[in-house]
Amino acid sequence: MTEYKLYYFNGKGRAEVIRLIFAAAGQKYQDIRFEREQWPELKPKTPLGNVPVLEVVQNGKSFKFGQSLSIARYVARKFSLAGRGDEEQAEVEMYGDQVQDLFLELLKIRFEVNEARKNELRKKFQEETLPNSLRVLDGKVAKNGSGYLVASGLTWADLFLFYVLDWLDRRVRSNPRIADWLERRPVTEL
Ligand SMILES: N[C@@H](CCC(=O)N[C@@H](CS)C(=O)NCC(=O)O)C(=O)O
Repeated sequence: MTEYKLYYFNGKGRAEVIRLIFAAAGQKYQDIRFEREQWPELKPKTPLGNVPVLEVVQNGKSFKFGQSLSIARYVARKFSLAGRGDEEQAEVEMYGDQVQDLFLELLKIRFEVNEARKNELRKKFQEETLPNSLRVLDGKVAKNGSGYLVASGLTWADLFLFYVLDWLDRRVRSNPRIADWLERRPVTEL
């Protein structure tokens, strides 16, 4: 039996896409989370000095590796969430990398400390980067008929896109007036 152990801080960050892939695959794994104070001791034990790290234990042997998207691709391949055939897999990689570009922009905005620069980055993201990317990705979903980015069905690129859109959604949800309305509005089916 193969055991999977995912190491990351106690947050979504760069590990969440991997957790979503495990969840979609219905695959058990250990979701090992630690606090900032534990990091200095753990850092030297990681292959690249950063996390996420996935440990795969098989036949008594342990294999550990890092880089969130390398892990995402590996797990997706194992559990048939990477697309079918070389060409479709290449397409999935392309969408996954495109979503990564969006994700890295979001991280840049999130961690920018200069307020003026932060607003500038946010404006460009909202007015250019995001709509341009979504136009392409949405168009692809509409065209191929599966309801997902590629014709064969759900892949890690969809899960990654879902995570990034969920991040944006949460920003809107946490607006106090929107949060208040969501709390008060009547519950209806649609
Ligand atoms: N490109 C890497 C970046 C990894 C990375 O920067 N991880 C951060 C957490 S999100 C980290 O380990 N920071 C602590 C450190 O570098 O000491 C990936 O996608 O996994």
